[in-house]
Amino acid sequence: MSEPLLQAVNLQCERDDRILFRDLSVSILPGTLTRVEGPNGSGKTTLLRILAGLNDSYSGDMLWRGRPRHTYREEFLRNMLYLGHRPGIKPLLTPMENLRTLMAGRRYVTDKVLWQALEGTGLGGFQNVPSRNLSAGQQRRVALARLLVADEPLWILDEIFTAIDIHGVAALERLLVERVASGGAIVVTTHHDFNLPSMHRVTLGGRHDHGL
Ligand SMILES: Nc1ncnc2c1ncn2[C@@H]1O[C@H](COP(=O)(O)OP(=O)(O)OP(=O)(O)O)[C@@H](O)[C@H]1O
Repeated sequence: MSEPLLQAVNLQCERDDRILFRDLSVSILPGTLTRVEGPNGSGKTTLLRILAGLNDSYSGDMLWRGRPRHTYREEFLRNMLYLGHRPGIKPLLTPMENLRTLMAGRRYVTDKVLWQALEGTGLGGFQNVPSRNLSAGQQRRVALARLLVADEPLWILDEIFTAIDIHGVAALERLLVERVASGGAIVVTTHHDFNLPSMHRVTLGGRHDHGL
């Protein structure tokens, strides 16, 4: 069996005197998809940001390939792709310019490949339009185009299905399945009904006073 890429050991996180989670241990292995689930406010985004090294407000240990992550932080960051729940693109830049910026400091990818990635996310013909003129779903697709050119072994994806239409959701699910089948490790949160064979689940939050 392959070694875990990322391990969280006995994590605890408290926000505003409320414990979001405690004694939480998670192992992320190559070729697996882990879904973090729970009601609004249960700590899914917080946990993903901790896993991605973007939030230090926790106690517990984080290991990268079996070693303390903080001492291998650069290696970890080079091998991890994080997409947050906001698209994180710049409205004044075109999709091409945004994608180039998002790839900067990563592997070199030609403009032809980036152009094709945007076509592959349904943005053919919009590559050179200012992103502020795109719809919410199209802006999300600009960020998702990264997944078509990403080679990082670990993807951490927060609410990536938001604003995506049903055809886009189906294509995105296929992409995740293919990625896992080729050995990638994915951690995902989504409120969208998403169920893949052999999916691991991490469930947060015991309260279910849904309201509304
Ligand atoms: N920067 C912050 N400072 C203080 N509290 C925060 C901060 N960010 C989030 N929280 C609190 O932590 C809790 C968990 O928030 P989080 O965004 O992780 O939940 P979530 O499960 O992702 O929710 P949702 O399903 O609504 O996206 C919430 O009660 C929120 O108010």
